[in-house]
Amino acid sequence: MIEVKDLTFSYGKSKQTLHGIDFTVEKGEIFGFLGPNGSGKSTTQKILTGILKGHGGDVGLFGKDITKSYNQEFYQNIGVLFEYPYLYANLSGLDNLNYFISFYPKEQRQDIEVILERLEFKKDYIKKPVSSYSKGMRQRVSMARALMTSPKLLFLDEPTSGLDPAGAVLFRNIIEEERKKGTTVFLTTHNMLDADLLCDRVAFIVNGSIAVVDTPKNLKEENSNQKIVIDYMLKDKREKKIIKACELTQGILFPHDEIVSIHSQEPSLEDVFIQYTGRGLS
Ligand SMILES: Nc1ncnc2c1ncn2[C@@H]1O[C@H](COP(=O)(O)OP(=O)(O)OP(=O)(O)O)[C@@H](O)[C@H]1O
Repeated sequence: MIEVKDLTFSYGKSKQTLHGIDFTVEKGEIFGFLGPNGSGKSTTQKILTGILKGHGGDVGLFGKDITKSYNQEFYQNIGVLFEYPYLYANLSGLDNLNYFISFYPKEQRQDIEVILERLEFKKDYIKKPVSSYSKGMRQRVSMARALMTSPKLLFLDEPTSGLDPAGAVLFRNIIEEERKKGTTVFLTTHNMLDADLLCDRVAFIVNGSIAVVDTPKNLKEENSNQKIVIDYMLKDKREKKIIKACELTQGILFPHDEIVSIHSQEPSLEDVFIQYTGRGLS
């Protein structure tokens, strides 16, 4: 669905932002693109969506070179949720969406009110100006904009940003439903929980280069220190011991009255990211 080979990009002569990155995204996959601020995530997404022109290397979307596919059909096949919602503040959410959908053929247009309902948008605000909306409400309108034409490929830049925990769960469920329909999702995020729960594979990008591409599960397993944490009671006191996973086959040999819990000391995806890049995500 997406093939990127030796992608380079510079803003002006002196500042090279992307240093020859390679990755592919399969049809129906949720692919996470993760990196700290300024690492080149938005630049890459802007190139893939045809907003930024003048890259080096090869970018193929839907099996075609992107520089030869900037046409109406290309834009009809993609849906984009931008990091900063581009909405007309004086218009209502409904009017914004009616305006954006008017650029698409009638047979592709979905029922906007049904999509807003799926996104649990507060009905009484639907005709009020966007300027009166909370961050979460704007994010719902932006997501509706990305979904309302049933795109084959969805670009989501920080989809759960500004949402409360229930809103984030709702958005994750909707992204999962899109995958079940066969939609491919390119997810740009800082949010490690979103990446871990949703993505089939993730790429870590740092300073315009890709550090690694793999499944979240493989990344965590390969970077696991194979340790087991045992919580136990001894003489009415709660204690904790960390042992090597292989030692568990010999049984629990240290003194204890009762075992409270045994669990593996798995690194989080953020721990793995720091191991690869030496940096956190913000
Ligand atoms: N319009 C621009 N002109 C010049 N430099 C830019 C421009 N946009 C981005 N950059 C620079 O390119 C680099 C990559 O920026 P980009 O926005 O792609 O990073 P990002 O990973 O999306 O960051 P964030 O997580 O903050 O959104 C940064 O050093 C940034 O300052």
